[in-house]
Amino acid sequence: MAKMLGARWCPSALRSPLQVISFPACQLHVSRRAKNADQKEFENAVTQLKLLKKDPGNEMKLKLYALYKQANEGPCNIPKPGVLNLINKAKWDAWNALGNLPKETARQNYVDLVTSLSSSSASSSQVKPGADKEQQGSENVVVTSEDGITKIMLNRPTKKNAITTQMYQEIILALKAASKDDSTITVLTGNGDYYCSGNDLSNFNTLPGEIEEKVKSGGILLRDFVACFIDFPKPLIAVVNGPAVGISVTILGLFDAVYASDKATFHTPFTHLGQSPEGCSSYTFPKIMGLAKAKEMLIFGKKLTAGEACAQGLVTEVFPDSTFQTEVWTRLKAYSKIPPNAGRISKQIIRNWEKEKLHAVNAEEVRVLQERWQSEEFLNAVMNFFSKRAKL
Ligand SMILES: CCCC/C=C/CC(=O)SCCNC(=O)CCNC(=O)[C@H](O)C(C)(C)COP(=O)(O)OP(=O)(O)OC[C@H]1O[C@@H](n2cnc3c(N)ncnc32)[C@H](O)[C@@H]1OP(=O)(O)O
Repeated sequence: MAKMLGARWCPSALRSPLQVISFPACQLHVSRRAKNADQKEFENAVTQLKLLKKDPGNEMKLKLYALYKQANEGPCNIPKPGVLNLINKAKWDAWNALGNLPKETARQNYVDLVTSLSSSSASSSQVKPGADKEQQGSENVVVTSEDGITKIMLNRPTKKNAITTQMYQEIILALKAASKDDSTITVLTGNGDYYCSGNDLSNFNTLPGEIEEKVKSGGILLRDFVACFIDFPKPLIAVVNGPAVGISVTILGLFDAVYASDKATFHTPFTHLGQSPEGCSSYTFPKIMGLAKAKEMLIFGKKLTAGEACAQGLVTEVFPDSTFQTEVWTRLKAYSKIPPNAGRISKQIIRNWEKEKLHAVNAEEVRVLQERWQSEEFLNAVMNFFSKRAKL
């Protein structure tokens, strides 16, 4: 890692920048200029922040950093760092975006933000009565099973259903449970205006350890997640209720039917993110839509409308958004009446011809991605995404 980034990087930047965006709270000497009442609240907030159980994520850290600096020093008063100085540039952008926000307001906003983080961290750490580790799903992955259909719904609409590391694990658990329950078919869909905006780009921040360890565990998580879709024994249907990005698109090649609203779009911006194809799409997409169309999506990041995705074979059928849910669920209820064993066996005989190949493709895609995750192209792309997000 050090070799690849060259000597110009300071040691702290040799880890993923997502990890080293921090704020000088631990060396904090709250400004003598702060009024007593505010100063006490402000100091308490800084202490509270250090006690947070859950990492608030990159974009929140940038917001907190900016408010902390504004509260103590006023408008951004340091020169803009160079483009390659990724960490400090993202922090400078966040602080500078506050403009002339008064110190008192910044201080109050800081206290409010920390208070909200502390209360949400406290509630999420409470063990819900009757919860146990085998319970499927969570607030972000809602699993229901009725009428012979097990539905797995991505339920993080404020973040366009971006998939966190925990959600990957919950989807794996939900699929494993669905493969054994008494349902005939399984459905994956999204809640809100998006189907899914793909991998949560702050995931590397939540994976434990240094960059090498993060890359290793990220690769294992991705490989196991995709393997679940390769091995899933029952008919698996995607109900694409809105735009789909990244991994939520690439794994569609492993589904048995894909029904889309005409509001849905299909986007695989891998090269723009310094990444490479995953979800077995480097094999399934050329097979489904032909080499040229597959390369347009996977190399050049061409975004498809639902109609285009259907014409290229990625989507089975498109429905008007106004009648989408009614029409699709009527059809799925009819499908769920097929004899379950015949449905399962028919799905498996089709999948088994390629299962070994698909696992080999998955392993190679993960190997390549693990190299990409350590590249400057990837780090720059993710920092760029969050520094844009940091605009308050
Ligand atoms: C370990 C396994 C790795 C598996 C690897 C998989 C590869 C991939 O999946 S690559 C694709 C990754 N996804 C993206 O690059 C999409 C990033 N998001 C966007 O480009 C836009 O958010 C999007 C076009 C989806 C929607 O744009 P808008 O309609 O303008 O909404 P906002 O951008 O304001 O989004 C609302 C809110 O959600 C947050 N968000 C959305 N997508 C993601 C994401 N993928 N990761 C993290 N956060 C995401 C966005 O930051 C906004 O948050 P707030 O600013 O806090 O409101």
